[in-house]
Amino acid sequence: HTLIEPIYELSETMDIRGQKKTVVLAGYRTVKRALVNHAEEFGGREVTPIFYDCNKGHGILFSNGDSWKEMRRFALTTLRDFGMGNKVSEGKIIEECHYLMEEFEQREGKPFNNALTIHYAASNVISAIMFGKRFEYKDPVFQAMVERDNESIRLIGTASILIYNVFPWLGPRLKNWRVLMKNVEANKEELKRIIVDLKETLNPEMCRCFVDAFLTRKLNLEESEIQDSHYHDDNLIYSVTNLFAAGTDTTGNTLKWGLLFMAKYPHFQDQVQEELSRVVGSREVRVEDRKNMPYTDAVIHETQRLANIVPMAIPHKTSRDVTFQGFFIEEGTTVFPLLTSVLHDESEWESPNSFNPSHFLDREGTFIRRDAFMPFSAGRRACLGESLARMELFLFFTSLLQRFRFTPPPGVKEEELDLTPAVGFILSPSPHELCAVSRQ
Ligand code: HEM
Repeated sequence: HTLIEPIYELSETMDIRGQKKTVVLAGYRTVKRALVNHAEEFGGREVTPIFYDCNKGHGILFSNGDSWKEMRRFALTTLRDFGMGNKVSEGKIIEECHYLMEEFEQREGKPFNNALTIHYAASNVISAIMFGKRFEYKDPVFQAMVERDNESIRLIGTASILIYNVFPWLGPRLKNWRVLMKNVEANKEELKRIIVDLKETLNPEMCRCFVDAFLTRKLNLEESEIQDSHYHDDNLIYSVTNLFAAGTDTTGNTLKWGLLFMAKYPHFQDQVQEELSRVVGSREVRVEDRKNMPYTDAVIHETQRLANIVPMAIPHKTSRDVTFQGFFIEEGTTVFPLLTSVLHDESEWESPNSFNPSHFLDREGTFIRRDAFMPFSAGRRACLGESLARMELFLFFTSLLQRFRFTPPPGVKEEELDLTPAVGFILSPSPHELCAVSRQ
């Protein structure tokens, strides 16, 4: 009520029918045709007012043009150099699994909310690549950073911020906007401190992490007196904030959904644990085990499909005029590729709204890829952390299930576990408690 009233008053002087033309892409075929077959035309990013406030047009997620192209290319190659998708990140993730399991072990099978611990673990994997170090889960500065990111991502999906995107002059009047701006500034300051420390000990001959590689590239360009390079402080700070946020909440929430599904559907958990015992036994799980674990792989894919954590992707924008499926769409039109409509497309999935790992298995139990599996989106703007995220999900999920049995708290029945997502820009499970009962 308090929110609606002032808007109504203020809007009397302006046209409130909506100022921006928007196209919503729905269903697997349409989304794929647009993002893949017309990758260039549908590959711009719509930088809504809130995303502009948080990034000022820099970084990777909410930028366009040559700066975006250069930052995306640099991030992809540098993340790969520092381990994304290879043995180096496998080692870092396995190390983090141990810390995560230790934390769960300390709960001695009693009910607890695993959300923050899981986010710390996911955050440490990307931190190791970005800064060359992990943080202690009890480190208050690290805790505050992760919690601020969590809160910001939730706030971006709230009604008042969505309204702010239409009426940006409301900004400072909205509490959620003020909290968001405070969080963004605080995290920027924290990351700047980390970057200053790395700068002081930088050895361009021996880069330790993403930040070192960026600083070295910047130095080299300055020495060659190249003007107007995209390697400036703003692009560094916003690329780092983007990767830190994009790499934490997404993987963390998917893992939380996975454990919740296992507690709710114990017969699926039985089958994952049976496969783990048969293929891995009691030794450490490795990425190469995945090809021998089709059932577990299917369960992880099904978790991503049903959890559908980025339901509207991140808004796109047409980069030029395009005629698509008989419609003329002008350059600069906002485009929402509804990933939810792809992941739950009734013409693609046998049981779109229920947890069913068979979506990814053939009659013989062999893993099968499905084209409509698109949680990382597709085309020019597709997630650049996909290979890291997939490795994290497999190693964290299997290591946890090898060590623990996940159950509802005593007195709570499986069917009482609530799968209603908490609304936010990313869909996370509603706050809940589970028990992690040691199997050893
Ligand atoms: C389960 C985990 C993840 C999911 C489901 C996910 C999903 C997505 C989605 C749907 C997009 C938007 C694509 C579009 O606009 O069409 C995206 C973009 C992006 N993701 Fe991820 N992501 C995950 C993990 C990660 C990780 C671990 C990183 C960092 C290493 C990352 C970095 C990014 C970046 C930088 C973009 C922006 C790409 C651009 O605008 O060019 N993501 N992701």
